[in-house]
Amino acid sequence: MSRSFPPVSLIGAPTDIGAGHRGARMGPDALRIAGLGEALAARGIDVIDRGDLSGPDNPWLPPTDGYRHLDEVVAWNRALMDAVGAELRAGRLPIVLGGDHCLGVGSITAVARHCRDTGKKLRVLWLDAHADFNTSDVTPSGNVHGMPVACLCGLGPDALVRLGGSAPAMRPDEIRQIGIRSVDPEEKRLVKDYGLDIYDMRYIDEVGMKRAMEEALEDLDDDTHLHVSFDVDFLDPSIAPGVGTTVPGGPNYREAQLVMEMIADTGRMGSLDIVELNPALDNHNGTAELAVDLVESLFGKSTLMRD
Ligand SMILES: NC(=[NH2+])NCCC[C@H](N)C(=O)O
Ligand SMILES: [Mn+2]
Ligand SMILES: [Mn+2]
Repeated sequence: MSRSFPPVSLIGAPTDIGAGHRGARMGPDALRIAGLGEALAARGIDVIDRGDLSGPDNPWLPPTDGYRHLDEVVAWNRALMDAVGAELRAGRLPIVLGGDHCLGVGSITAVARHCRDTGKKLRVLWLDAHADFNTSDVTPSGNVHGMPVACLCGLGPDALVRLGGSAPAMRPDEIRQIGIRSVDPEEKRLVKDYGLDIYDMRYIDEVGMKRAMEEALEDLDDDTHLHVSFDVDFLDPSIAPGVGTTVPGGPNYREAQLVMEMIADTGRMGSLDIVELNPALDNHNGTAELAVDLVESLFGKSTLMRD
């Protein structure tokens, strides 16, 4: 089942501006060192590395009005939104090398706008241990990497909610979350109010990853743009220690491979974010290497029996 992919552009966003631990800013280089570009090129994909975006430094201040570093978060996301939008308009598939998950706001705002402009349907697949649906009122940390999904759905500071001009960037029914196992108490209420479609680990334990993914990928059309937001802490920490906010009880290696292979089989992936990789907490770049291995599967690498 070999499939052809559009040309790919790598966009580095070296920042930990929305995170609580230092180090995610080194994610882009760790992914490059683990051979991401070469691995995709070896699959016959046209790959250009656009290098790294630049943005403000992380001042590591405590929260003000419920947010840490909101202005800096906005600046990074604006730069990323522009870069992702330019690649999509050029007919290329952007891969964002994060950076922490606050970057989901800029990336997905650009993707959603592109879908509106081209008459495509949007489906976001959010692979994560966390729902990332906090607001300034309920966040336990003030870290904006715990808020991007809420911002995209219209809940959050104006500067992020209206990053792309109109709001909300996305409707709650356009996203499916897989692998969730850590939701803060007040965040739970918000997630229920907004009706988010969450395939949490309890559900995956009960029905299995295959069925959960079949449901999450249900009714994709030929004109659906599938955006994959891959927070590396989605994976069980025993195989992926190099992240700032580990939560035990995540998908194992085989389950994660199946997720990627099933996404590849849809043939609909049009953009990808790889976020929250923290090389300062990693073991010999092993988590970056695992991420590259999984991304190869996302781009159609399969076992001998199915190629
Ligand atoms: N993208 C992430 N790793 N998010 C972790 C969020 C953790 C916690 N729920 C918070 O809001 O602070
Ligand atoms: Mn996340
Ligand atoms: Mn997470």
